Amino acid sequence: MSISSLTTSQFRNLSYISVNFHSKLNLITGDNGSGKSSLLESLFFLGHGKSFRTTKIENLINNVSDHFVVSVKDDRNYQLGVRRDNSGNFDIKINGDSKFRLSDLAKNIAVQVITPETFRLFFGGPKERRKFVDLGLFHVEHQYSDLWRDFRKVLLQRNACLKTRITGQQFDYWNELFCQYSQHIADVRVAYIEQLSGELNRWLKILLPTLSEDIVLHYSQGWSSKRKLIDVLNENSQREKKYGHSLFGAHKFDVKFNYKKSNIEQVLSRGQQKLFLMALTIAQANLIFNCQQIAPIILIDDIGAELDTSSRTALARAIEQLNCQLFITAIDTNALEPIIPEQQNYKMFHVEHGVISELKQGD
Ligand SMILES: Nc1ncnc2c1ncn2[C@@H]1O[C@H](COP(=O)(O)OP(=O)(O)OP(=O)(O)O)[C@@H](O)[C@H]1O
Repeated sequence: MSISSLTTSQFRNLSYISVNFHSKLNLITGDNGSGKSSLLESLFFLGHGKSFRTTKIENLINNVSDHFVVSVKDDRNYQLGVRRDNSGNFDIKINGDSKFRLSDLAKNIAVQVITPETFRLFFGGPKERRKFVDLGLFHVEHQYSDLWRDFRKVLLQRNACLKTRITGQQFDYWNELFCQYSQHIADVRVAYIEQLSGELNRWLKILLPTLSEDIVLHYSQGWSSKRKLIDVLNENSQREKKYGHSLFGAHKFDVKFNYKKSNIEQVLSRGQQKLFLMALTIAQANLIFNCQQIAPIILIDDIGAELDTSSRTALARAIEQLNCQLFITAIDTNALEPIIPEQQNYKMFHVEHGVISELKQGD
């Protein structure tokens, strides 16, 4: 599955664009400020209901307009669209039907993004890593979104008890459910992480062949794997009361990546970290593809940043074997040169002042 066309109106500086994409590889060039990232952002918005650059959705509306519209069609002619106005109203349409919420968008396409900033965020703290793993789980393990939603409700109740110092039967009830849900989620996650780790290894061999053998993924479930959660919670009950929220449990999971016993962000160069993140993102996209439910899409903004020619050549080898649709931007074609396949199995676009045009061979 892939996105075959995109239409946007009044999204950032893209006043109106309508474009047909290649099912596998789309290469986009343009000067600084032309609108390349905005194009990727519009695709990201349809997969997440939010931006990867700002939490203020009103920033996405063109300065001279009071609303924006983004819509895509996939290769089955399935249509997703969203309109957002200045007053905060959303109108979400899926195949012509408009009884949907923002969260419904994410069920239809799995969009992952790599920008010059994302690897800093990714290695900066557990939040981004949790989001990343949860996106994969959400699409690959079909029971996961219900499980996670129910767990969140229990977590909120348990936190409310801790905050208001409710004890006795009411607390015990939520505490027990919290432990059950945490364990269930941890079991689902550990199985997924194992799959992800296997797939990651395959892509690291292509993207970071000299380092791949020594990179290891560590998963922590949110409490010591050697102990029962209930025992950990009992032991820390005073601390939890002091803080007024749950300090251990499935919401506190993390994944870390080591290279020869050190965190990779401390030993790998920026370019290597970026390649690592690409391997991880590709690995997850492939797992999503194997479920054959929705289109996995990877957006890579500014491929030239941090990556030298041999890194980009390695990426080209990975792309050849990849089962997902890619959108890659760069300032000019030089940065894309190693990635351009010999066969005409791609499309190339140029963005100028918010207008996108397809470049045909010889342009
Ligand atoms: N709400 C908005 N309305 C109109 N223009 C906007 C809005 N938000 C941002 N812009 C402008 O849109 C232009 C495109 O920005 P974008 O980040 O997409 O460029 P880019 O091609 O990715 O550039 P770079 O190569 O520097 O990353 C910029 O000039 C920016 O100032």
